[in-house]
Formats: sequence, C-alpha cells, structure tokens
Amino acid sequence: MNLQLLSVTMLLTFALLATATWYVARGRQVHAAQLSAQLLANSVSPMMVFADRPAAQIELEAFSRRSDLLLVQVQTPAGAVFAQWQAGSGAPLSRIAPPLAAARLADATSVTMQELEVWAPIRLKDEVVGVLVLRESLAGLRMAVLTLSAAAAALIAVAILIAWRGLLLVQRRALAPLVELSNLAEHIARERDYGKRAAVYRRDEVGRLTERFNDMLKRIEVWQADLHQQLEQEQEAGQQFQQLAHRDSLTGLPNRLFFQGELQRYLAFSTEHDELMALMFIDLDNFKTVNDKHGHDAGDAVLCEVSRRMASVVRSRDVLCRLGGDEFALILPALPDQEAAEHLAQRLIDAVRVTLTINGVVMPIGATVGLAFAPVDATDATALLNASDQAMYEAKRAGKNTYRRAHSAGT
Ligand SMILES: Nc1nc2c(ncn2[C@@H]2O[C@H](COP(=O)(O)OP(=O)(O)OP(=O)(O)O)[C@@H](O)[C@H]2O)c(=O)[nH]1
Repeated sequence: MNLQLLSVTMLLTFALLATATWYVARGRQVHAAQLSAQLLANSVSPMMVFADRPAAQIELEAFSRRSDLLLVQVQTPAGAVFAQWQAGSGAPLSRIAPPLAAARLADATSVTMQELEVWAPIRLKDEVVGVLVLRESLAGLRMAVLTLSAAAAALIAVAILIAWRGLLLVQRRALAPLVELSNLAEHIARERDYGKRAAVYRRDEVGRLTERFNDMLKRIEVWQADLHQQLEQEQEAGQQFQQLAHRDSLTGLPNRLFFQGELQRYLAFSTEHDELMALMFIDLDNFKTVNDKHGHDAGDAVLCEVSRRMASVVRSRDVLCRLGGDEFALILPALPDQEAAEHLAQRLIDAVRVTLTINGVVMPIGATVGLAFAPVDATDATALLNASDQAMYEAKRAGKNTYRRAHSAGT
C-alpha cells in the first residue's frame, strides 16, 4: 500500500510537472515569437512605406534563420501579400486571413498543439501600414519537453524501484520479530512449554511487546508450577486419605471398607472368568480371655502378631482383611480346587496356634475358620459372607481351632 501510494503520488507529480513544463515552455516561445514579430514589423515598416519589396524580402530571408519558423509574411493594409518567406519547398502562400480584424491594430496570437501564429501590426508613427504574420512550429519544443519527460519518467521509475526495495527491507525488519513472536506463541500453545522466551532485538514498540509477552510467560510458568505442586500435594493427601480410610490402624491390614469393595470386585472377576474363589471368615478363639486377663494392650499385641502370622502363610494374591475386633476375612481368588482352600485354612489355624508369648506370658489364642466358595455356595458378596460366617459358627460349635465349609459345599 505504501508503495502504491508512493507510485501514484510520483506519477501525479510527474504528470503535473510535464504539463506545467509544456505550458511554460510554449508560453515562452509565444512571447519570444511576439517580440520577434514586433521587431521585424518595425524593421519592415519603412520598406512598406517606400514599397521596397526586395528589401523587405531580404529582411524576411535574414529573419528566416530562426529555428522552428514555418512562415513569415508581410501584408498590405488591404490584405495583399507584400513579401513572404516560407519554410520548405511548398507552394508560396497567398494571403492568410487574419484571425481577428483587430490584428491590424494590435498583436494577435493563435496557439495550437502543433504551431503558433502571431499577427503584428506594422506601424509608421501611429499609422498602420501593414500586417506581419509569423508562424512557428512547436515540434522542437514538443520534442524537448518529451525528452525531458522521458528522462524524468526514467528517474521516477528508478526512484520507485529503490523505494520498493527500501520499503521491503524496512517491512521485513519491522515484521520479523512479530513473525517470530507469533511462531513462538503457536509453539507454546501446542507444546505447553512455558519455559520458552522470545528474543528482544530492539527497544521499540515491538521490543516492549516482546518483553510483556515474556513477563506473561514467566507468570504462567510460576502459576503452573504452583498449580502442579498443589495438585501433587492434593493427590498425595488424597492417596494418604484413601490409604487411611482403607487400612486398619492397629494391624496395618486392609479394613472392612476395603474388604467390601474388593469382595465385590473379585466376585465379578471370578464370575466373568469362570474361576473358583473362596472366602474365609476367621474368628480368634478366647480373645476375650486375653483381654480380660492380660489387658487391652496385650490383646492388641496378640491381634498384631496373629495378623502377621496369617499374612505369612497366605498366597501373594490372597487378600487378608481385619473386619473388626478379633474377626478377619480372607479372599482367595483363582483357586485350582476346594481342597487348596481347605489346606490353606488348616495352615492358617496351625500358624495361629503356634505358642504366642506376650510379656513372657503364653496367650491361649487360636483361630476358627468358616469357608464358603463362589460360585458353589453363593454368587453375591452378602450371601458369600453369610455362608462363611455360618460355617465359622459351626466350627466354633464343633470345638474351635478348626474350620468348616459352608453347607452347600458339603462339610
Ligand atoms: N485389645 C483389643 N480388644 C478388642 C478390640 N476390638 C474388640 N476387642 C475385644 O475383643 C473381644 C472379642 O470377644 P469375642 O470374640 O466375643 O470373645 P472370644 O473370647 O473371642 O470368644 P470366642 O470367639 O467364642 O472364642 C471383646 O472383648 C472386645 O472387647 C481391639 O481392637 N483390641
């Protein structure tokens, strides 16, 4: 746009100058022709009075050395040709009609694009004794103006070319940092890499904009780091809370809440994959006696030791939970057969029965186990838990320190 505006302005200026030059130069030539005509009129005035045609003709011949002269003619007041000189070999002109009758009394001029014609009265004292007609070509003047205009046009073309190159350079210099800034903004938006910074090349408006952009990036980076840290802390707190909510604080085993969720999950999985799984309900024997005789702390120590022992005999995939008090549950997923669960129940009972001493005193502790299988005894969590609970009570009735399977599994 700058270039277009510049070009249009230069072309308009050129057109104005060329036109002005043409009119000024033509005006000067007209003025010069009028002066010459007047001087010549004065020279031929006596010759007219004395009717000296040869002298007038010689005068005209001498005058004809002027360039651009096409015709010079002297007329009598009646309009007859007294003497004349004509450029080229054309036939001599007869009388030329004056453009104005007034030309006999005053100068008259007619100008076209091709030529000019001046009529000057020839006076002797105050009497008009003839009329001088001068006709000049404007071809030379036109050629001079055209040559000048062509040179000016060439100069203007060169100027426009230089301006174009200069504008491109300025534009590139001015726009390059903006383009770089735009690319960086796009990269940051895509990669979320707020650690990047834009280079500041100059201390101008673009430089200040780049600095503000960098400040904004810095703030976003700090804000993002804070947010990230906060999120991590919240995640950590959430995980801790989750662990606390799902863990028994005394034994460190998963608690009843966790057990309920896991039982549902394992049941769904075993049903889907057509696997055999079992649930063991474990209740410690004589635990009340431990508490009553040896105190609550000894009871807690027994709970912890029994938990440790049971955890050491179960398989890695089994899930041992403390349901509350002296009650525990063990989920046994992916069992090869029911006997595997029974063997494990026996191992678990044996592990608890190993002599347990707290503060030098042997604790009379044991474990009674109820076993229920899915899908054999039940397919939902509540029914399976009830079945294993029933089996445990049956084992208690049978004398404790033993295990029983749920009825439908066949004891
Ligand atoms: N030390 C301690 N005792 C608890 C805790 N929770 C429950 N108890 C006690 O555990 C005892 C459980 O008693 P029971 O299971 O009914 O009694 P038991 O002696 O085991 O009876 P049987 O199962 O028939 O052998 C109660 O005395 C509760 O007060 C605990 O976290 N710590």
